[in-house]
Amino acid sequence: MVPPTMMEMWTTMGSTIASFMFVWAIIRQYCPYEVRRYFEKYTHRIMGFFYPYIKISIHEFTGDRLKRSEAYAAVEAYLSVNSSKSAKRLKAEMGKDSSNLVLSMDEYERVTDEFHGAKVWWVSSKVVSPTKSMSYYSEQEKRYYRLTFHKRYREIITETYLEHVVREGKEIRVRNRQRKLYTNSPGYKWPSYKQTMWSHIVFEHPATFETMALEPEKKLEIIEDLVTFSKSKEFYARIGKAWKRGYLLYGPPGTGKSTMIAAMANLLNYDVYDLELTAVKDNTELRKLLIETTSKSIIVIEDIDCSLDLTGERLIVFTTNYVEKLDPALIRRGRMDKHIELSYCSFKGFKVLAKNYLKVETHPMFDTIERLMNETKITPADVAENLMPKSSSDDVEKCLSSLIQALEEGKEEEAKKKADELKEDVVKENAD
Ligand SMILES: Nc1ncnc2c1ncn2[C@@H]1O[C@H](COP(=O)(O)OP(=O)(O)OP(=O)(O)O)[C@@H](O)[C@H]1O
Ligand SMILES: [Mg+2]
Repeated sequence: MVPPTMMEMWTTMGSTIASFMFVWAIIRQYCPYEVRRYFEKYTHRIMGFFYPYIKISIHEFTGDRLKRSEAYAAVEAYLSVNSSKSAKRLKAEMGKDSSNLVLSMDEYERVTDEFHGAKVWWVSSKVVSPTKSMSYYSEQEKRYYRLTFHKRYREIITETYLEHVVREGKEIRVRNRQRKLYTNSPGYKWPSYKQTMWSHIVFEHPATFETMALEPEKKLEIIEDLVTFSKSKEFYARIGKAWKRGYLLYGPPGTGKSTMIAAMANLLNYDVYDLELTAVKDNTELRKLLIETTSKSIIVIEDIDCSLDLTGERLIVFTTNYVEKLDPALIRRGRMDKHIELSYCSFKGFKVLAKNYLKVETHPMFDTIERLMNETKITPADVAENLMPKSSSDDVEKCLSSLIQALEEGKEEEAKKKADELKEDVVKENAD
């Protein structure tokens, strides 16, 4: 079923309405007000009977015209996904971040959607109106989407469907947006017209939890923690706490702290703010920087000698190599809610890396590697470095041998260190 257009209506009922209009014109001219009211009421009813559809328009710009309507953007995103399957004429435009083409319905294209049995029609359209500005005369296009549905679905459409469209549209926008890596790079003098204190580049880091060398249980626990946080807007509001969560990642160099931050950002679709504290002049500047961070972001601080006040959907991740040197007041829960230790590579961790780097899940050389890994410590960074082919002739055996060699060297070095320490102790004891 397609809603009749004005044109179709006129052809099928043209004469009826024409007669009606004629009668109405006479009534308007000769009848007293009360009678006119009476007729007016019935005219609407009769029109409603012939054309029982409701239309809702969502305009691109509203109010002061400067800001694009959020509802329009959400509908656009919703329809870009739902209409590209059914619409025949689509328009492709560069996305806002000019990285990929975004498809949307072309002007005057009509698509249908169905929601709990209610059928609706969306049309993308525009009105061109002349505008007069101070210095020139131009034409302005006002784009809008129009939703049409049968009046018997009024309730479900206005109360549930529209909310569903906006919610899905917003989610699609979040998923599609290109994420950014912000830095408050030191030494850069901001031009006075520039309002923001952060500079940014596109955030493109391939790290995921899947590719991280980490105990599977630990991985799951962290993922669950992150996902719970990102879905807890209502919970935080109820308990009256700012919607933020502090993580402390600690461990020796090369154990994956920075990699994990990238994996977190990729998992939650957040932006990353890399806060370089040494570049911050004073508290006022720090506050200003933090106020300028957007929601859905991770703020990363490598030097953690400060406490921060923030609200909104943010993760704050602190990293350190020396957790034992930190002031306990600084790392108490509330400031840093979750402490995650990243440590030397386990055999399970090695297997993840072997799968990523060499595409092998088992190999006869794994036994030797497992034994050596139990005897000596190696960081995931060192494992990764050894598994990386150094020339085109390097095959799986070559890479695994290189790792075995590194493990054996590490083992020897540790043994030597221990022997030296022992010797020192003996010398000291003798001196006492
Ligand atoms: N757990 C891990 N899983 C997978 N790759 C890892 C892991 N840890 C380290 N790597 C590899 O080693 C490199 C260095 O790791 P990363 O920069 O994350 O270490 P870090 O803990 O941040 O070190 P630092 O304390 O020096 O900042 C990464 O680019 C990655 O390739
Ligand atoms: Mg790091």
